[in-house]
Order: sequence, then structure tokens, then C-alpha cells
Amino acid sequence: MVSEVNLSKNVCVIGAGPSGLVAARELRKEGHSVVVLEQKHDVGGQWLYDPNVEEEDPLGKNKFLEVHSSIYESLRIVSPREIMGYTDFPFLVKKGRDMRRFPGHKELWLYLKDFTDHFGLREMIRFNTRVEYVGMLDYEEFGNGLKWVVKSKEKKHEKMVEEVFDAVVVATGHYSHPRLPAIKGMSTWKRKQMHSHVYRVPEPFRDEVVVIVGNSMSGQDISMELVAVAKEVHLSTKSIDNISVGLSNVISKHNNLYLHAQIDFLEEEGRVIFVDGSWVDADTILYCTGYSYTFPFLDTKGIVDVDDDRVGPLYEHTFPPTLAPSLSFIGIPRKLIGFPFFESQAKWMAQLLSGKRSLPPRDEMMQWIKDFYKSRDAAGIPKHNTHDIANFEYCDRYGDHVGFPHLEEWRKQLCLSALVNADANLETYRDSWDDDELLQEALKSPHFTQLGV
Ligand SMILES: Cc1cc2nc3c(=O)[nH]c(=O)nc-3n(C[C@H](O)[C@H](O)[C@H](O)COP(=O)(O)OP(=O)(O)OC[C@H]3O[C@@H](n4cnc5c(N)ncnc54)[C@H](O)[C@@H]3O)c2cc1C
Repeated sequence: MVSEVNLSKNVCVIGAGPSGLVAARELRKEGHSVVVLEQKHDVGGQWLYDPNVEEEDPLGKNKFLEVHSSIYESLRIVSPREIMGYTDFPFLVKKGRDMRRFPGHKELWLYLKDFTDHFGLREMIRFNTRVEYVGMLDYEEFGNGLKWVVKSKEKKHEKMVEEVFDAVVVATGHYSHPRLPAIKGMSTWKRKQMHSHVYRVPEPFRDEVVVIVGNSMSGQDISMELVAVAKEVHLSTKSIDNISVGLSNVISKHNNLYLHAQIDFLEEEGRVIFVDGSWVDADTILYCTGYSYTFPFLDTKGIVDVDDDRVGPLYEHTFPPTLAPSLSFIGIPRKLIGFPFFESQAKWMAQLLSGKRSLPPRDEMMQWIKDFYKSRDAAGIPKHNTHDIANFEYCDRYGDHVGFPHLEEWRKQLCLSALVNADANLETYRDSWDDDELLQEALKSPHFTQLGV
């Protein structure tokens, strides 16, 4: 629903990554007064590469991590640049920079810096400032009376600053806190164990026997670069009978890369036993097992919580029905392609706060959430994958709430070709573009029809 009212709000955005930046821009466009609190020294979020790692905490178990970015040095984006950029600021090829269609991580960071400078966002951001607490003031006064206390600490001063806002936008990302499997013997295993959050370069693994757990994008990327330096790389996967053609080609090409089923248990002195009874004596186990949602600063009196990586209840993965729009989350969905989705979330949130639009009644929002959970359960999707939305149709429908343009057909097709190409030509898909035949074939498979094209 659209209306003419404009109520300017005092809004705190937490995080200056791709979600927080576009949130700040949309809020300012709507006439709100905005402060962005960012714990790092610059914008970019995950794309602000950090060569440092959590030395003392290689499994990333601390509540507040020192290092936010999980990007490794060789990382290149997985989707073509044409579908990454915000709708009014395309991720263009720039002379003298990384001009590849799938550039390295630095190019995406430079793009985000360009975006920040182009829209003059820097003046709204307080860098080196970590938010340590967000809670409700006047909890009883729901609706317009609801205000938020935000406590933050600036790095150099160590002094906690307390401020009050009309609204808080959480845009803190969810690719930093490791999601670890529960494996018997993990806590007593005596060799090196780490999560891909702390992986940067292959050199420290020279001549080692490394077990990589998980064959997601990171697991595959890291295995492919470790085979050049490690003595042996053992890739352990849940889906040993269902690996992509690309991965199986890579495995047959390298005589020090082995595929295994899941780990059964770990023997204290270093042996790793797989469920089929095979084993290997390993120097390191590297968990490429994904990341968990966590908001260690957020106190909503239990109204919003994280249950097995389901952040809820959230209407359209963005708004907690009883607290919205004064509390919102930008960037929660996973496996979406590019930044335009964050942009549509940001627009909706900013226009709700200014009173231009309104949300459905609370009970309708709760019903939407219930129906959504039910449909995921019925489809056999585990709870921890609640926010994995690899679906163009969903993004288009979401955009309709706020009059946001649908992703053009050609971009969808391009994205699909990239996915298909990646499946078939894992090592080369970013550089060789051979789409048509593959695309037609792939479009028939259930994996791709689920993307809604
Ligand atoms: C290895 C890897 C590869 C990836 N590859 C791709 C890809 O190819 N394509 C793609 O689209 N996406 C990819 N992603 C996902 C990537 O996270 C998103 O592209 C994007 O960065 C999400 O933006 P965000 O702003 O929501 O979160 P982030 O980028 O994580 O930004 C969150 C910001 O919040 C700040 N913050 C967090 N907590 C606090 C706090 N308490 N106080 C103050 N500030 C705080 C952080 O410092 C950070 O700047 C990849 C992620 C990883 C880890």
C-alpha cells in the first residue's frame, strides 16, 4: 500500500557492507537521518579483504570475531559481474582495473567503494565502531513509541557510547561465524583444525596431508588450489554419489586429490576415519562447512531468535512482525544472486519508515511466515536452509512490494549459464564462456528449474 505521509526517522544501520550501504542510501533518499556503525576501517563488508586471521580461534568460536571477512586471497566472484551491481550503478568494466567478467574480490570491493563515494555515503558512516548492544527502550510502547538503545565502542577509545534511535537496520552479514559439524573425537584431535573463515593462502599447507570437509564453492576452490602445494588433499562430502561433472573431472586430473564420504570419527593422534571404513593420517582438517547467523549484540527479549540458522519470525526474511518496521534485517537470504535484492529490501524498509507504505496486519505476516515454513518442511528443506532462496521468481515477487523492477530475462539467462558452466567446467568456467548447448541441457534439470526461469 502507498500513502503520502512522510515521517523522517532517526535510523541506525549496523554494517557498511553491500546491504548496509544500500540501506543507508535508500534511507537518506527518503529523508531519514542515518548513522551507519561499522566495526572495520572501511566499507565493503566481506569484500574488504583481511589478510589477518583468528590466530587464537581457528574454528571461529568466539562470540565477537576479530576478523569479519572470510574471503581468501585467490577468490573470484561466482556470478558474472552483470548481475552483481545495484540497479542504478552497474558493476562496469573499468580500464586499468580487473576487467574480467568474474573478477577477483578486490574489484568488487573497489566497486563498493565507488558506490559509496558516488552517493556520498561515507559521511554517514562511523568506522572502527562495533555495536555491542541493541535493545528496546519503552518495550511496552509498541508501534510508533518503540525506540532502540544502541551501545557501541569505538576501537581507540574503548568507551561505550549509548544512543537512542527510532529504528535499527541490522545489516551485519552472515558469512563470518563458522557452522561446524559435530564429529566424534573433534574436541580431542591433536592436529590442526580450522574453518575456511581463517583460510587465506595455500602456502602454510605445503607438503601436508589435508582433509577438507564439505564440497561447497569454498571447499572446491580451496581443494583446487591446495593440490598444487599439499602432499595430499582429501575432500570429504555428504554427497559422494552426486558430485558435479566438473568436480569429478578435477579429481581424475590430479593424482593427489581424493574424494571421500563423510567423516565417521577422529582418532586423537591424527587419524581420520570415514564412514566407509577408509582412513587417512592427516596434518590438518579444514572445515568448509558454511556459516551461521548470529547477532550477539541483539536483545529483542526473545521476539527474534536464531534457531538452527532460522532467523525468525521474519516476514519476507526482512521484518519481525511485532517490531517492524522499526527493526529490520537486510541481507538475510542466502544463495541469491547479486546486490539488487538487498536494494529492494532497503527500498521497502526505507519507505515503510517514512510512512509511504505499510505492512500487512501482524497476523497476516505471521501467517505468511507459518505458510513459508510449512512449504519448506513439505519440500524436505532442513531448517538450517530456511533462508536459502535460489529463486529468481521470489526476488521478482519480493520487488513487487515496492515497485522494484524484475531482473531482466537476459541477466537471468546469463546467471544460469554461469551456474551450468561451473557445474561442467569447474576449473575454467570463469574464463571460458561456452553457454548455449549447456544451458539448454541444464534448463531441463530440476536443479535449475527451481530457479524459476
Ligand atoms: C568466501 C565467500 C565468497 C562469496 N562469494 C560471493 C559471490 O561470488 N557473489 C555474491 O553475491 N556473494 C558472495 N558471497 C556472499 C557475500 O557475503 C555477499 O556478497 C555480501 O558481502 C553480503 O553483504 P552484507 O552487507 O549483507 O554482509 P557483509 O558483507 O558481511 O557486511 C556486513 C558488515 O557488517 C559489519 N558488522 C558486523 N557486525 C558488526 C557489529 N557488531 N558492529 C558494527 N559492524 C558490524 C561487518 O564488519 C561488515 O562490514 C561470498 C561470501 C564468502 C564468505
